[in-house]
Amino acid sequence: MTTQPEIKFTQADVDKAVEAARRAFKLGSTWRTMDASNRGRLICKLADLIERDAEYLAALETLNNGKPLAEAQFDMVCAINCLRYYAGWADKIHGQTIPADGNIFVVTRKEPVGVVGQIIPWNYPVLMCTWKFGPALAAGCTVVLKPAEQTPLTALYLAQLSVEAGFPPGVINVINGFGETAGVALTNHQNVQKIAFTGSTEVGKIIMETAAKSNLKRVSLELGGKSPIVVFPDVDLDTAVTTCYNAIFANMGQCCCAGSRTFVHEDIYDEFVKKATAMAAARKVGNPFDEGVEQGPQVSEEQHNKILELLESGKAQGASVTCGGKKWGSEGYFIEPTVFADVTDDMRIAKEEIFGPVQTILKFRTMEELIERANNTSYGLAAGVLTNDINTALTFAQAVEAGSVWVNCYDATMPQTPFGGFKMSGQGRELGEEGLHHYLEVKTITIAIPQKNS
Ligand SMILES: NC(=O)c1ccc[n+]([C@@H]2O[C@H](COP(=O)([O-])OP(=O)(O)OC[C@H]3O[C@@H](n4cnc5c(N)ncnc54)[C@H](O)[C@@H]3O)[C@@H](O)[C@H]2O)c1
Ligand SMILES: CC1=C(/C=C/C(C)=C/C=C\C(C)=C\C=O)C(C)(C)CCC1
Repeated sequence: MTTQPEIKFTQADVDKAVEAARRAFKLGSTWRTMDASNRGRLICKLADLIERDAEYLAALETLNNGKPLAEAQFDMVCAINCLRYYAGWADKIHGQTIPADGNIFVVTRKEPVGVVGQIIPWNYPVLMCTWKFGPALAAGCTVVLKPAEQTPLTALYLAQLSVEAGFPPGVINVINGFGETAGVALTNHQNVQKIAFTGSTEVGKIIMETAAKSNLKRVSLELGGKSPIVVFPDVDLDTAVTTCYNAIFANMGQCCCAGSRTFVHEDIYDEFVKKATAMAAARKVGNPFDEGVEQGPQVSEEQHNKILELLESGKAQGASVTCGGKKWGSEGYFIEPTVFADVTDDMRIAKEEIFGPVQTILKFRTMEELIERANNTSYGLAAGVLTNDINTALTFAQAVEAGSVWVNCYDATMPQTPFGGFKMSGQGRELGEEGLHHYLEVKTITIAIPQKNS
């Protein structure tokens, strides 16, 4: 029997990665003196290489995370699109000239914040790498990215592709490791100017605290959610059931913006539950590499056990299981696609992030009551509203406390549109032009001149 060497990530490993990123960011370095348009070309080249190896990378992602191959393939498309979008931004980031008072000439420059630490979760490893790399590199930062310990593979492959793309040494660094060691070392580091984090709200709080106590580094956070998706009685029921099903069951329910509280109007509640139950019951669970499989295993034993515990709490608190409700099969970390009806706001399954294939269906009567209940959570990441009435849609969209509101669709996340949370779902926005801001410092340069003219 061979014994695996115990790999411990030390402060020294993180120091090395940060030092490489710091050197690459030095004034006069290849990266700092490169034309912004060429930075964009490099980002584009990385996207091209991901596209070239997309089949391989998707398979590696399925191995990494357990998601069905078709979902991993779609993640690659989204990842490529994200990098191409930010490649286009590289030479379009600029400051202003400002007509300030006096004989002065004032310009602002947008400068990269410097070395950025990026800590990502296990649910969308490649996609999250590109959400982090794209804006940081377009802004001219250098990065040290730490993937989740559960999913170490694909980020390393991307690091290898970044070398092939021709990024100067030290611009992109990937360091695997655990949160408590590598993650903390990165967050605590004196030579890291910013941390971008995606993961649990619990760790998000620790990150803010550590960042503040070390060097007051900038922080952006993409955290958890308990997002409402709301169905009004004027919709086509089958379409609504499908939208709500995809909103919760995608990626085994392991998505921060999952539609994890399905609010259905009382007039259509029973019919909706019947159809939602049938749909979940037909979901094909199994080996994520097998054709037609829609649901693979949860990412880890820890997540699997947490979900099972929440399922039991739902039953004990009086929700009705209309489908599933327990472990699927005898091996691995599979959970039956589950539907709970008769869910009330006080139940744990209606309040806590389950991060599993568990649909909770709540009944509502009036808009006023709905808004109050939808907002009665410390989270505020996303929301969906399904209706054919524009007034209903806009009333809800304006009142709900969420960073993204999807009307007659869900999970419509594109590189061009900002994404992030209200309340304890995060700080700052990723994607879109907004996503660049937290990788940039604004410098005001004021020049005394003999005489200004309009
Ligand atoms: N918002 C999201 O995308 C997301 C992703 C994963 C998990 N979650 C939620 O979080 C729950 C727990 O999952 P988890 O424990 O894997 O998430 P987590 O927040 O612990 O892990 C996310 C990342 O943070 C790192 N990390 C952990 N502790 C750290 C620390 N002290 N300092 C710096 N980095 C640290 C991890 O190594 C990983 O890379 C899930 O059940 C789910 O509810 C949310
Ligand atoms: C849920 C689906 C998608 C969207 C995924 C998103 C918005 C992930 C965003 C980031 C993270 C980590 C969120 C938290 O977990 C796709 C990729 C658009 C595909 C359909 C399903």
